[in-house]
Amino acid sequence: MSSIKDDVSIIDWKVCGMRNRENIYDILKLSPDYMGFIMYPPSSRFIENEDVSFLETKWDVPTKRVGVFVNEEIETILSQSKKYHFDTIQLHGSETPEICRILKDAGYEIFKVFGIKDEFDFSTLKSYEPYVDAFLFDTKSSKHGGTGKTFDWGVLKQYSSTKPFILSGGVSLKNIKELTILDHLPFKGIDVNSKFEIEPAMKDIAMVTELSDWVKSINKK
Ligand SMILES: O=C(O)c1ccccc1NCC(=O)[C@H](O)[C@H](O)COP(=O)(O)O
Repeated sequence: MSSIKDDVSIIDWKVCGMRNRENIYDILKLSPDYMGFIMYPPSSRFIENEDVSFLETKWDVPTKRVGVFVNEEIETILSQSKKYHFDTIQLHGSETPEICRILKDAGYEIFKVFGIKDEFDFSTLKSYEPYVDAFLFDTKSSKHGGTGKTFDWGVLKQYSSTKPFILSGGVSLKNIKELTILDHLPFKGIDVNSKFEIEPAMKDIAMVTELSDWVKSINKK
């Protein structure tokens, strides 16, 4: 592949659904831009299903920590984000623009997620624009995320906002080759999860290394 976009060739990448200490430090060696932590108890990747007390200490690498929440109370989001030193808050439920505003005013980078099935009304995004740093599009599901399923990326051709967006939902080593369809859109990067897993919350280092090499090759152009 030559490049994803003609104008902007730098893409960010986020590895989501982490919680195992050794696995986290192995992935950090690959320098993803973001690492996501699931703060949603029903998820099989919920971080507090393991001892994650090591995350209560800041790390000295540039990878940003993302707390992923689903329809959580604002007070809980703020207290958990402080406890785990999150830089970014990813809102995966039906959170309102006002909730995004409050969290952004508290100093966090905000990713607001929207689930897409076969179609999406992009005018929904307008009222969120002032309060989010990026939109994240994932495959619509009652589980809210982490399904490993893709949606029709062609729907994004109708994207009309100037806000950057992140592509998520079943992103894999195989289908990243189809990202060329996102040319000329304000594409910020990709978010990967279950397609790189050995088991829930445990990533395959060889696969993530291959992804990291691919991102580096794209970003060099
Ligand atoms: O990963 C989860 O279990 C999860 C559960 C509930 C809300 C969000 C969740 N994940 C958030 C992510 O950012 C995932 O990377 C995204 O949903 C894509 O996952 P996948 O389809 O497995 O690549």
